[in-house]
Amino acid sequence: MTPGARMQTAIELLDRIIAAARDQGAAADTLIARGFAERRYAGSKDRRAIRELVYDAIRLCGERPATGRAAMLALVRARPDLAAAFDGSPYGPAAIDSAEPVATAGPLPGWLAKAFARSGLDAAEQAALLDRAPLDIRVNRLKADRDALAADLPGAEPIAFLPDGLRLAADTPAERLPAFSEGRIEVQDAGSQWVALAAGVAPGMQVVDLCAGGGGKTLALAAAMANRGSILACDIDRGRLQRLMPRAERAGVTIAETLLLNPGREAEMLAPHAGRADLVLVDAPCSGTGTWRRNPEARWRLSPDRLARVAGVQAALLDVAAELVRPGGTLVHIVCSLLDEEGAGQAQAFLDRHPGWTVAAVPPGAGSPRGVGVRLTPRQDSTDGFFVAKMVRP
Ligand SMILES: C[S@@+](CC[C@H](N)C(=O)[O-])C[C@H]1O[C@@H](n2cnc3c(N)ncnc32)[C@H](O)[C@@H]1O
Repeated sequence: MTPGARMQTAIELLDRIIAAARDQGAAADTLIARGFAERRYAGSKDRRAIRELVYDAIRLCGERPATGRAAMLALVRARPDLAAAFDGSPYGPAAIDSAEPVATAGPLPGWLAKAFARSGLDAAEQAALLDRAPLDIRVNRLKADRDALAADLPGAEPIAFLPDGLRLAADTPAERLPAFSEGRIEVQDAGSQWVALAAGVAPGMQVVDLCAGGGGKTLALAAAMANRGSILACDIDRGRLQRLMPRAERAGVTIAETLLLNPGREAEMLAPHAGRADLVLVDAPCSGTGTWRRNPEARWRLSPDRLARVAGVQAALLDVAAELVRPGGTLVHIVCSLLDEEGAGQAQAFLDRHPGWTVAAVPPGAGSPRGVGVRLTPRQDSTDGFFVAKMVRP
């Protein structure tokens, strides 16, 4: 493909990504993969170049741009060498007109920059949210040993605060390694591994993973429990939950079972489990501000209303979870967000609503204290951003 054709493709993909962000549609990665499937003529070098253009434009524009072309023109302002691709050729974009609209560059929409500042995150922390994420894996201790595995993976580095974590070279095709198909490794960000570990499960416990999704944390908990005890993995999303059991099988996890919940009927459906769990994990749906390194277009999806809605769901889920915890048992609140509205503020609000509940310490190792819990940030911890707090039932 010519530079012009690559640029035009990037602009068309950006148009779809912008529309999907506005309408809560598919993620950028999915849309890019679909776009390439429609353009079989694009070779691997073309795809890499187009992908880079798209993500560079997404990272550059904090506010959702009006069009892909406006976003790309903002990128041209930052990198004038790209202007030559606007060549007006049959497959390329029209020549640049100096009067046409250009998207605003800047890391974040203004309202979010203020929300981060209120949550104690300065400009450097905010900028680090858009860094490129490293590739981390969790070695499944039910089937493998980290040191032995590291010796087989060139460039693999142990992650200091994780007993089972390895950081791989960013271009490692982790999911194509035999160790992946054999269930000896899972691709999992170091922060995600750490908050699962910080939950403090032990073999033999009865655990409820209330927002289990595809089971990333469920599998980590099961490994930490030496596959002894039980984990009830719940979610309202059938598609996600259906991915859990095949993963559990691959990982040799036998203690997990799934329960598909109906939204609004969670408490009723979980009533048979009330007051019995040693530990309930609420890895709550959230704004995902901590994962922007992987999907930077997510900041185009967020609005003050949406943030308020998701915080309301978190509060409701914590209340549902509280009923499941046995006296003396633990409720763990996790969000992959850095905003206090979802993290420290949410945990404190739970304690205010539930007199008698106390706070349990999150073990040291990573993150910094934030309110009643601990927060990990991309800048300080080189992980996705997370908040975790542990509350104990009287
Ligand atoms: C952060 S994701 C969970 C990720 C998962 N624990 C993991 O480690 O891979 C949040 C999950 O909450 C689920 N969810 C949203 N509303 C829910 C509800 N009312 N009850 C249970 N799960 C819910 C979503 O479907 C989503 O899978």
